[in-house]
Amino acid sequence: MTDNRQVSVRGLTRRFGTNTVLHKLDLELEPGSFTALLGRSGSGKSTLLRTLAGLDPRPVEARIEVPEAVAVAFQEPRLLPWKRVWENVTLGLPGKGAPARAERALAEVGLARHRDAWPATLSGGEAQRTALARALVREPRLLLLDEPFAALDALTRIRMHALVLDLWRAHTPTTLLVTHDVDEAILLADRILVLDAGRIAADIPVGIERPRSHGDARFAALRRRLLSELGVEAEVIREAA
Ligand SMILES: Nc1ncnc2c1ncn2[C@@H]1O[C@H](COP(=O)(O)OP(=O)(O)OP(=O)(O)O)[C@@H](O)[C@H]1O
Repeated sequence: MTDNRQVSVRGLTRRFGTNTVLHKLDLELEPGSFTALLGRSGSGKSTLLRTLAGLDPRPVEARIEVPEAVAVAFQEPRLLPWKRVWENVTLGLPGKGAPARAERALAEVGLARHRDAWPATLSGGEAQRTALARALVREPRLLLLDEPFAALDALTRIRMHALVLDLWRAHTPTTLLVTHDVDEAILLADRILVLDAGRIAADIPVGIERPRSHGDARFAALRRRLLSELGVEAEVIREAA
């Protein structure tokens, strides 16, 4: 039986001029799984995510299967500044149940009290939580996160990690997180992919029970492995430790 959260990509090639960014890429995501996508700058992470989101054209020769209900959150919250939080979350939302869903989503991200606030008055974390509520309210079966925590301060980022894990557990969308942050990938994901030379160069199960701790020897070992997959030399790893 097929699950409506299944993601399957076969033979995805994406070129910009002479720059082949994705080359015959294959990818399967288990329904309801949480996967992190790492890769050097320019390796094509956002390109892959945008293609899955349907924001970029899908090459005809590729076979791409994604759920119908897809939501994306980006590094910047991309709220409409002339609309209040409530309108930003409900914008374009069809159906009678929409207001109730929006109430629920705002409560879930802890923003029920901010429903009438203007985006300009929100902190970075609140704006990003609004963007998460906007994603949630669409009841996505695939949730695509493109570095949604990168612009946040360290404490807010920790809170957002916990929130995203809670939301993922509660709603179980298939989730793909693009990140530069190896620790973030290990903290959150069940599976970590490394994109290199247009393909999935490494596919690593995390296999550490949650909640995960940086102090865990398995965490440190996985971090070393991922940094080496990303081409960071051993000396740099020692210096950073
Ligand atoms: N619309 C575009 N036109 C031309 N080149 C593009 C376009 N979008 C992306 N590229 C190129 O494709 C390559 C991959 O870009 P992409 O943004 O997917 O990488 P990334 O892995 O997400 O990078 P980063 O980690 O720096 O965000 C880059 O070389 C980029 O310059």
